[in-house]
Amino acid sequence: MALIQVSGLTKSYGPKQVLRGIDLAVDEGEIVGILGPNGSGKTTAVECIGGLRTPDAGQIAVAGHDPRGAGAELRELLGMQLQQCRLPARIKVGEALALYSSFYTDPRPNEELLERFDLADQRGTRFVNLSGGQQQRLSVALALIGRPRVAFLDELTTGLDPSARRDIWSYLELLRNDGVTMILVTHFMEEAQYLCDRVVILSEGRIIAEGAPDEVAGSGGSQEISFDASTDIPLTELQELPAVTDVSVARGRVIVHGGEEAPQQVIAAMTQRGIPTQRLRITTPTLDDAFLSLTQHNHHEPEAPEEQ
Ligand SMILES: Nc1ncnc2c1ncn2[C@@H]1O[C@H](COP(=O)(O)OP(=O)(O)OP(=O)(O)O)[C@@H](O)[C@H]1O
Repeated sequence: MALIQVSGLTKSYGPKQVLRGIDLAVDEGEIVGILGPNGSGKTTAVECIGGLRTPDAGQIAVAGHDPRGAGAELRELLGMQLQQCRLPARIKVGEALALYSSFYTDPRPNEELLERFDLADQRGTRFVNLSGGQQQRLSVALALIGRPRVAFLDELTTGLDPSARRDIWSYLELLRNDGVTMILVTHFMEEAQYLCDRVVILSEGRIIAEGAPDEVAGSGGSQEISFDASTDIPLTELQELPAVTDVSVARGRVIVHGGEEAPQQVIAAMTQRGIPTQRLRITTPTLDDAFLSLTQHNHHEPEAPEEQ
């Protein structure tokens, strides 16, 4: 049985339907990334799963509990970092940590978190006077203070410089080793590729792709095979290979696009004819490519109002 089980989740805000039937199962210890364009429903989905918003329909179970109206038992298991850290402007860093510690039976020591999230010098600083990156680090620290079994992290490294981002990644790696289950909302494909066992791509309130980051990367974009052009290249023959979608010649290079089998088929065809593929380069699709191609395919323009 999955630790998090969601089925048929729907949610509208007024007339606007934001989630249109989400099914998701997350196993204990898994790190799942929720990706999607702005406004695709990621935060709404995660906050419904965490019990902060009430869905219109569907079932949600987190460690066997319904998060709506969840009691203390479930609250102890969950850690939530929200997209906008909702803290009072004048609260000091040390006070916020002490306050959140008081919610849990076995909180992480505040000193450990101040150290880990590079906030030791800011313990007396009010929230409003922290930099964007410091506010962000504090919100991640607060999400993890109760040693959660399930952590929801929404855009956890947005606004952080590359070194702070890497520091947070390495901390999450430690939590992964402790078996913490995590749902991450992120716009950074590199982050998803680095941290996630599985990614889910949302578009317009539906899941349009799901799988290991490499699998999803391979499914959305195309392979590119390029090599130096010469007069003997059988362009028409290459174009007719089953996995090839297009062949072009630019700046003295032959450029072939196609599916997973395309590199193998192109190389075999060239070898059969005894033509060397000079300065051969094969570029496999990245998660970025797949994200763009999948979400653009799925994007439906809103219907234009009928003319009177
Ligand atoms: N409380 C709310 N009331 C009304 N509409 C809302 C509310 N919260 C979100 N929305 C709308 O629902 C849609 C989905 O929002 P949501 O924040 O879930 O998307 P998201 O994928 O997390 O977006 P982003 O990447 O921009 O953070 C958006 O059009 C947003 O304006």
